[in-house]
Amino acid sequence: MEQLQKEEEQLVKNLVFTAQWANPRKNGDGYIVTYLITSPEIQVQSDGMLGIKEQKGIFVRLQANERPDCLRDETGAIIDEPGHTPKSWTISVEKFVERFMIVSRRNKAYTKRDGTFVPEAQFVESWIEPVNNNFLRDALHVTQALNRPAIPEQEQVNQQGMAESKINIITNNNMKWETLKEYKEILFTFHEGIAKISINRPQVHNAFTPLTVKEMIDAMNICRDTEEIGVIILTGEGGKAFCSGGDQSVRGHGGYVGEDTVPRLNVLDLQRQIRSIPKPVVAMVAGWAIGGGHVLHVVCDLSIAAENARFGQTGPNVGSFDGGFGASYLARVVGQKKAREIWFLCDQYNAEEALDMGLVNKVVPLDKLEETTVAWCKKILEKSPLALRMLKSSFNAELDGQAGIQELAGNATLLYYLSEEAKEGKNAFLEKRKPDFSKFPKFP
Ligand SMILES: CC(C)(COP(=O)(O)OP(=O)(O)OC[C@H]1O[C@@H](n2cnc3c(N)ncnc32)[C@H](O)[C@@H]1OP(=O)(O)O)[C@@H](O)C(=O)NCCC(=O)NCCSC(=O)c1cc(O)c2ccccc2c1O
Repeated sequence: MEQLQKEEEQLVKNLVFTAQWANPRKNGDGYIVTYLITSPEIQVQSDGMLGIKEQKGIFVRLQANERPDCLRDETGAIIDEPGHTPKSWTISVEKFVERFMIVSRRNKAYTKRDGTFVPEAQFVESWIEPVNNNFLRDALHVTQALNRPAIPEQEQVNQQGMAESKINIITNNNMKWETLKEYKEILFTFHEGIAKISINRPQVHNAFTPLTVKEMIDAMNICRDTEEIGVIILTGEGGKAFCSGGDQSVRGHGGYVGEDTVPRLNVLDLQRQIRSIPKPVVAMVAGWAIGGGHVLHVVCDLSIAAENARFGQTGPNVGSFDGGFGASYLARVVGQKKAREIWFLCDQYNAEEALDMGLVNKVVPLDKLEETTVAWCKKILEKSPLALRMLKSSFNAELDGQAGIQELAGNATLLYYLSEEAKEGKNAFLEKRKPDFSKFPKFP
């Protein structure tokens, strides 16, 4: 075992790799196999269609496989396809790197300590996924190995002041958050079924630019498509602000302006996405939640606030207003009179006041904020995902007009598609016959 570990470490050091998250339903295919090292060659083992036989190793996937339901060896011959019997073959490390990309599951296969990569002991266990779990297949896209630096160059300092490789793990309050994808203005991490999207511009109290919002939208799309993510936390880095709204320094003529010079109000797209994503979104608010940042927490399903949280709208002070969810949904949450007070006076409210008016669900000390939020998320994760999905769209339907009804109805269609009755319709069409719906009950 020790020898194997040493060889793995050596191999990982030699191999040049990096990993990044993408939406593989759009662009990812390939297969996950495990390998055992028989240095200087690698024995690749596959047992057909994602079945993982070996309990140790690194997952690899074939890049640019033109036939996504098969796995090929370095000569291009098919070595694994549906129904195929288990097989193993040996290739050189060199060929292996050329042909495959190393996948560290959610970027977590190895942790860098004292300059070397150390396999995560606990992680090995969790590599063993049920065959029908699409997560590994669907959630990882790994960049071409050879073109990347051997060791990720960017380093990140966690709250304990320890430098860690960004590509691996960020530790907050002893909780390990795995980086899912690297962005410029947000952090996107994962911990036991929970994704965390965190605005990372603490120098401006996490004010957002068009790029911040674009990145958040991208991360939300990944959250939507990734089966293993059940709840999403929205927050801001630094402990002093959740978000202070649109970055006034990039506010231009008709919107907020990014590198492409196009003025945008794309936070409105993000608001709709938070409402319509069929998974609970929890705002974790420390410090300022102001202006467009306040609206962001308002549109989240739940808000948990630290004692240092401060809430308010500033629009009429700075020449702006949000008459969409920022007004109408706020009024549904705190009542018409209070919502008008918030907007007309632009006062700031502390966490207790926010709790009293039903603007947040809970207030906790700052050092308990993440722990409490994660505990709430874990409770939610124990619940039926379909029931949660239906409930979220039902809450929305009442308020969101035709768009809300569309969301709820879409879920009804999803459920219907799962039924034998709906499948009979599809099958009859494909089999060019008349559908026989007579066997299905006509409920009273
Ligand atoms: C949040 C504050 C009350 C905090 O005050 P405090 O005194 O604690 O901190 P500072 O003011 O010194 O801030 C530190 C530092 O951060 C910079 N900063 C803070 N907020 C922003 C911001 N929003 N944009 C740019 N920079 C910001 C600040 O300048 C300081 O930097 P230094 O370099 O000077 O040190 C207070 O900061 C505050 O009031 N902030 C502004 C809040 C605000 O008005 N936000 C914008 C509201 S409008 C909006 O968000 C909005 C956006 C949209 O995209 C919309 C789209 C569609 C409809 C409506 C929209 C909308 O209303």
